[in-house]
Amino acid sequence: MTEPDPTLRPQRLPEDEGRALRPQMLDDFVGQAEARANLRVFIQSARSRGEAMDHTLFHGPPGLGKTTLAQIMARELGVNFRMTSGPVLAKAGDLAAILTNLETRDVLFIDEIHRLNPAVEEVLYPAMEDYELDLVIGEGPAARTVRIELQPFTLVGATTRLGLLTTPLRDRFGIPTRLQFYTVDELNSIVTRNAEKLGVRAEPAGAREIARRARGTPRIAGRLLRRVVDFAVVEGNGVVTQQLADGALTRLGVDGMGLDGADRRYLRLIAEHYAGGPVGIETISAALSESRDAIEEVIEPYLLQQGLIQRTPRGRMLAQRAWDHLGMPAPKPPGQATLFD
Ligand SMILES: Nc1ncnc2c1ncn2[C@@H]1O[C@H](COP(=O)(O)OP(=O)(O)OP(=O)(O)O)[C@@H](O)[C@H]1O
Ligand SMILES: [Mg+2]
Repeated sequence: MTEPDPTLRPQRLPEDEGRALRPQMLDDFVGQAEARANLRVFIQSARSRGEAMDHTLFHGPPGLGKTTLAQIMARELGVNFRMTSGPVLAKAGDLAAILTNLETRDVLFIDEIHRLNPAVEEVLYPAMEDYELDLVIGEGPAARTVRIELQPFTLVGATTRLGLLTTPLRDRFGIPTRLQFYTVDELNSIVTRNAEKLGVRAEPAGAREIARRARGTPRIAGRLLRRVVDFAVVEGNGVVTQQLADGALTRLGVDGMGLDGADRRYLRLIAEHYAGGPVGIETISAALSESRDAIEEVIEPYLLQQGLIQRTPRGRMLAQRAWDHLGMPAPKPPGQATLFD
């Protein structure tokens, strides 16, 4: 069994860093129309009142633009952007140091906020609510608490796992925002724009082929474009045509629906070994040697959104569309066989 190609997965990779393709302002940001329209209002209101914008939580699968939107918020608000992440903040003091250094109305971005250590999370509650920090100084009977006033600030949290956030933390975000998978049209305009920024010629049908097969995810669209351009340069005349994109993507293991090897392994496992399910997530995880987290965060959201699988109380089940996609007949449900079978 070949390992799925990591460049086809939506998770972050070092090659994504330092690319100047990130949209800088809300107007350059394609898609997420509802979230964008709401953010525009909240940003404008905070600006005109001269107040810190309310704390905002972005949640959704990897690569849909959570970090990008957080950076855009700071830019649109005209404040500094400070960035850290849940796993990096080991001690309460680490967070306290960052909070006390914020300037008025700054945006503090905490990525993977579901992975905050509980002791650090405790510090966050009064900071978010009252812009206050309660620090314990000293130990044992001599310990005392000092209260430190903070500048008003905006916390922007991002998570791929909303379900793992504690309720008190979740409740302290005034603006919870779910990011959705992108439509083919939206990805098409992202691919077209990225091609322009990279100085690459992409025919409309070529850009569209990449958009159709980008798994609803701008990060994947960006990567597929770069890979297709490699093929276009080496095996074509540098122009991204539909034929070239199709050939390159097929060779990369991305099928007509944009599913990659890991997605198909998941579907085939349920089809071939569990007659279409239902089958429990732990069983799937063991059989695929993929962590439960990776399956729930990365593989399943897109398959669910595409109507390929269903989540039931007894486990995951293939939908008719998955059987069609795999080119396999769906087994007849028991009890529905007719006399003439
Ligand atoms: N709406 C968009 N328009 C154009 N490009 C986008 C858009 N959203 C995201 N991108 C691009 O996709 C890539 C991934 O975006 P980003 O890093 O913001 O995702 P994320 O949701 O923070 O992912 P993760 O959960 O892995 O942190 C970036 O290179 C970014 O430039
Ligand atoms: Mg991010």
